[in-house]
Amino acid sequence: MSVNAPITLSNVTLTHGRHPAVHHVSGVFAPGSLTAIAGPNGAGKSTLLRAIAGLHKVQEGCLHAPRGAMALLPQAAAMDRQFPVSCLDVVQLGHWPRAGAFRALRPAERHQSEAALATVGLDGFGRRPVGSLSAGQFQRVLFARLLVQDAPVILLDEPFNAVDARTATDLLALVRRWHGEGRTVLAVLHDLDLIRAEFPETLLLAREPVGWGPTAEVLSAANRLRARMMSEAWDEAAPACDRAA
Ligand SMILES: Nc1ncnc2c1ncn2[C@@H]1O[C@H](COP(=O)(O)OP(=O)(O)OP(=O)(O)O)[C@@H](O)[C@H]1O
Repeated sequence: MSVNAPITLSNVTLTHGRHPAVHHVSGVFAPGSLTAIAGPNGAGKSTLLRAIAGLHKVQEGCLHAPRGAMALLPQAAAMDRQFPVSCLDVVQLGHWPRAGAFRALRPAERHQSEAALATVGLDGFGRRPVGSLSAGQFQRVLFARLLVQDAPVILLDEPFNAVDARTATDLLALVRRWHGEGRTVLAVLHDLDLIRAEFPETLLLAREPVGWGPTAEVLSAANRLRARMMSEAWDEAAPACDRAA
């Protein structure tokens, strides 16, 4: 599949063990689109993002995504920083899809990593252990890694959580830049004002799609209420699918 191919979902169902997380998701993320994935806690947003990244098995339906062309920013809470690596080490990991696990990195690649750290406002932080960084600084390091990955599809799971307003503004500028470069960007977000201001498309999820399309239409009061009610009514112990596709 070409790297600028769309991400297409056809009646996708995702489960955790025998428990359903998301079902009946059908639609397309167009190449170059900038989409927010919104919805209540537990709506299945992270599970869907991980499935798109190829990290979660699709139980039913079809999901076509340009494999190998994606960069994923996981939720900060899912990351352990208590290991002895430097900021530069973390950023350098962004090279491995192209460099492979065994080739030594070239000077140009190291230079690129240092430049990425400077771009996110962390010039000179290369040798700092990641365990010594604030939450916002660590998020900047992860954005530097995304810069180095240089992927045509970028998946962000709650990228602005636990960061201050200035950091969020700086990181949002990178999201705008990626969109301007024609990359496909999907971001799981809770801040509806931010979504309305910055994201032209939204997928509103409550285990299944409540709306998917232009943000102003999708985030209507009626849809938000429906998402909340669907989420509250969800039975965690229900079978993976209780209705036909
Ligand atoms: N590793 C797991 N094992 C079992 N169930 C899980 C696992 N991860 C998520 N779930 C369940 O799957 C459902 C969807 O979770 P998911 O994290 O995808 O939702 P979310 O919309 O991203 O939530 P939040 O906004 O709180 O981050 C929830 O009921 C959750 O408890």
